[in-house]
Amino acid sequence: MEFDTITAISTPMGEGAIAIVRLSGEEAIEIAAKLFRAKSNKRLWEMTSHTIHYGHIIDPKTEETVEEVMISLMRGPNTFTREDVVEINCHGGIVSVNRVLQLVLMNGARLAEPGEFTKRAFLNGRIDLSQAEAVMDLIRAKTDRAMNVALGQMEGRLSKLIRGLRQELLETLAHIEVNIDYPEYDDVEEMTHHLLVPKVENVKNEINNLLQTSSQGKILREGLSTVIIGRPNVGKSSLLNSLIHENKAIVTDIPGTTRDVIEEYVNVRGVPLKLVDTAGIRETEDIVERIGVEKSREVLKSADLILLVLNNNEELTVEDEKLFEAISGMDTIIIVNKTDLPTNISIEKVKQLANNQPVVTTSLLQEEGIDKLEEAISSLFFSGALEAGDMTYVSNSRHIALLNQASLAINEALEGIENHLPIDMVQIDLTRSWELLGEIIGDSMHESLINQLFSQFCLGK
Ligand SMILES: Nc1nc2c(c(=O)[nH]1)N(C=O)[C@@H](CNc1ccc(C(=O)N[C@@H](CCC(=O)O)C(=O)O)cc1)CN2
Ligand SMILES: Nc1nc2c(ncn2[C@@H]2O[C@H](COP(=O)(O)OP(=O)(O)OP(=O)(O)O)[C@@H](O)[C@H]2O)c(=O)[nH]1
Ligand SMILES: [Mg+2]
Repeated sequence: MEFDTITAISTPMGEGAIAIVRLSGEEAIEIAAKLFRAKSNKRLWEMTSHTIHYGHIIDPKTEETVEEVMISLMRGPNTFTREDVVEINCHGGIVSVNRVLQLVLMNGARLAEPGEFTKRAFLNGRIDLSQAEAVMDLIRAKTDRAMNVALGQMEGRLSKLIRGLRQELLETLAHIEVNIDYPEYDDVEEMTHHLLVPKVENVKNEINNLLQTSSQGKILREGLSTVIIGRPNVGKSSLLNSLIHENKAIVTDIPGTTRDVIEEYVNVRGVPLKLVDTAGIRETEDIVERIGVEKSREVLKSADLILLVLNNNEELTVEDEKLFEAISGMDTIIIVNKTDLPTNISIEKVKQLANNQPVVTTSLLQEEGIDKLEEAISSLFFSGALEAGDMTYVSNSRHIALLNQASLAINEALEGIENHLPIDMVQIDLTRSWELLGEIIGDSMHESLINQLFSQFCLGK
């Protein structure tokens, strides 16, 4: 049955003050009532909606008291799922909450699949698909900004934009369909040009604007892949340790200390970084070190940001210049480290090689310059001086793929108009674009796809 009563533990497994067993569905109140003895002696179904009650869970078979609880009663449709919802607040602890769950299962509820509560909120029309996906992003958010983006999407900010675009496409399609007679135009072709092209181009531009936010959105969710590179012994591992405020990577004065690639997540002024420390890149005979160097070259390819470390105490070498070459075209911050030692590097030359990318000087040993570096990282990322309020980042790869496809269909429509193709060809492309946008918010979606999406959620959500 599609809308049978489901249940799950909705709080994390482990010891805590309180744990919640949630029920949703037609029989939620009836099932909970079989197990609950309220202090007031009132039965659950007699109670007012959206109230909470103290009492005990009693095993109906043995009449034994199983738990001391508080029960929240929420009648549909004003609930998370739009169905009747009951939440049993147990003592936190794996045994107690599982006992209550078992009783609920034995008395007529079915264990929910991961994401099934949210899926019901979607199927019952309280939220659309992009809002449901945002619920998941919210739980996984690693920074305040990522959380704000998810909240915006959950409140329907992206949905609203998508609906607006679909509406415009629909109106354009209606124009074509009705084929209204415009006396100011001599023929149909002239009319389509003057009326359709601006409208379709407007939709195209708005889709492209949304797509432009996608790289930032994705970074907010997944972290900016940041790779620290440089010759051996310049202070790469020291840099990682400074940024994460922890002595995670081994630091010694022996060149070639770091052999493997080390990864750490860190939040620099709201920018989540996935920091990667690498083996110093140099020609080497040592097999182990050489494998490390090979790996360093590999991670370079997938980096969003490079932190190139140089040694202030030494002149630039051919190897340094090779590194500059290897990263040309990538977002880079150059760090001239060991400023506590005498300067032997030519800063002029560094600035020239840097080619307008920021250069920061540090003494990691004396903990100097880290502020400037953090500043450089955040200003690189938030260069558009973004306000937290108006962020409509598209960060979900499913959404990005659909927007790209919709954009292609729109381009085809425009080309069709340009090349004087029959108007029904243009109609097909516009309709396709309208459908693709619909998939973002979950209109016109296959059931199997919906199931697959929700199965990626947490149990109990
Ligand atoms: N105990 C508890 N806390 C929780 C949740 C929950 O399910 N249970 N939530 C789960 O994620 C989040 C809150 N999200 C919610 C979203 C919508 C509704 C809801 O009932 N919406 C109704 C309006 C209710 C009213 O008007 O009072 C609606 O939109 O119709 C409830 C919770 C976070 N905290
Ligand atoms: N004087 C001075 N020494 C530093 C500074 N930063 C790092 N060092 C020292 O330089 C040496 C190498 O530092 P690491 O961080 O291990 O260098 P690395 O680039 O990771 O080296 P490999 O892993 O071998 O490639 C250590 O002895 C550090 O203490 C600095 O700002 N000033
Ligand atoms: Mg190292």
